Amino acid sequence: MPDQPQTPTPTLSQLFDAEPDRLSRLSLEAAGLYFDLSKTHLDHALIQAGIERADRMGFDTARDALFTGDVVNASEGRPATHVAERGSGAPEDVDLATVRRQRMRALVDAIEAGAFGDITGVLHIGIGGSVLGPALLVDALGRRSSRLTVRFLSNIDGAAFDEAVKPLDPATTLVVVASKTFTTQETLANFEAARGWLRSAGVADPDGQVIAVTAKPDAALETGIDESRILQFGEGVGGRYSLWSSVGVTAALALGWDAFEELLEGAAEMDRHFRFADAEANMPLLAAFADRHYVEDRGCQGRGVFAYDERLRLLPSYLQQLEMESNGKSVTKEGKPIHHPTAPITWGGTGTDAQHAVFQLLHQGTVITPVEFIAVRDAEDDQDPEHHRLLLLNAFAQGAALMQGKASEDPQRAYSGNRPSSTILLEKLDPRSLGALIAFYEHRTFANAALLGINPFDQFGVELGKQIARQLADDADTESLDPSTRALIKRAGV
Ligand SMILES: O=P(O)(O)OC[C@H]1O[C@H](O)[C@H](O)[C@@H](O)[C@@H]1O
Repeated sequence: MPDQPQTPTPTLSQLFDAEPDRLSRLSLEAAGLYFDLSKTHLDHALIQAGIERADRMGFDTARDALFTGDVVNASEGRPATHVAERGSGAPEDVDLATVRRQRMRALVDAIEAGAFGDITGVLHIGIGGSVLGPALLVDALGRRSSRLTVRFLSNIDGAAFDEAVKPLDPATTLVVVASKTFTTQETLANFEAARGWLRSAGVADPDGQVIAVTAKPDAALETGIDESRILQFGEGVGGRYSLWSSVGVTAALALGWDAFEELLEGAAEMDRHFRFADAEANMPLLAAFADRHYVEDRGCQGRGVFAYDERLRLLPSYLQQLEMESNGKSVTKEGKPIHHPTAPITWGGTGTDAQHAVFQLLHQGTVITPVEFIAVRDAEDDQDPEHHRLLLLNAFAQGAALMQGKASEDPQRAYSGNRPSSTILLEKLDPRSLGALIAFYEHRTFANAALLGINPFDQFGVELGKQIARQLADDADTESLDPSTRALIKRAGV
């Protein structure tokens, strides 16, 4: 039989020509965010295919289960209750989260009222999900308003400790130790180092300046922290979904309680959008359709996220954990192998800096990477408006250039174009819009997981390396190891 002639896939420019309503259909607004997906290859057919796939994969049921507190994390036999932290979950989960938040508020109020003396700084110790969220919040929103000097400490490297404590005065620093499990090696080692730092500075009662945030209060108690200074959060709140819980206490201290509440309200608004908007206009779901298309149909194994706003410079690293730890899996939630790619590598940086470093590959490289620009319409009042105008124009110019390309007789100077991007524009960067933005990414991750049939709430992949490191730290027996690793250990003398 002769080969059927293949219909060429339309380019982005051709899609705009063919679909007069393209921009209006693919530029969505919700919870203070404008999300323009029109420069992706999503078209009617792909959206319909996505909706059919969502039906086939039981997306509606999975989404209901998330919001009604059913078990969505089957491998660990529990619900995912981060949505309840912002009032969107099952009533009993919301009630429990509210009680815990009231306790947290009482502690924040007490600290502000001087119950811990004159506090001028916070040393927040935690790693992974116990630090990336609070660091993003404080960096994004606390630049002008933070009343405290806040430092985040995660790495076990002593150099990180030295740098973190440098601007802090031990006598007036509150130490927040955040760890869901309260067993994490780095966090416990840094906690011990912080105690030593307080002690050697002559602080009479070092533990009196410590707050623990954990899902395992007994483990925190065992380290000697008083019950009155332990803030508990639920087992159902995954680390990378935990900034809404008491893990956010550092942000609440730095930004003020009202700001923390507004953050939760912004996230709740995005929860409502994700839960109730039709599929064709559902931001996280449409974004997931585009993600699946690029990863599975076009072989794009990466997604570049570029914040065209210095205040959002930590967003790419926050999203790396959220997306790669959630969906970087190769089996379904039933344990069946998945025979196509799952999560792309999330990477990125800050615009305009990244334009002068990595955009060459985005415009002319052989690897096509969908790009996401995140920008904020309004600058801060005291920012130079002309700088801000140039910043935004640069972001938009990059998206246009990626799509339109430029022909040239000189191949070195030719741009193929037809390279996809999406743009998220916030009206302004405030707690509410940042809450909505982060919740948007959570739900996009969840929607991808549902379309793939995987459980986004466990992370067994991180265990093996930790186990081997722990084993080596306890017992120098290297016999079971490969020759390369043995040689490295010997050479480093560790
Ligand atoms: O909060 P902790 O229990 O200390 O865990 C901190 C982090 O470490 C683990 O290795 C996981 O990869 C992360 O998901 C988690 O957020």
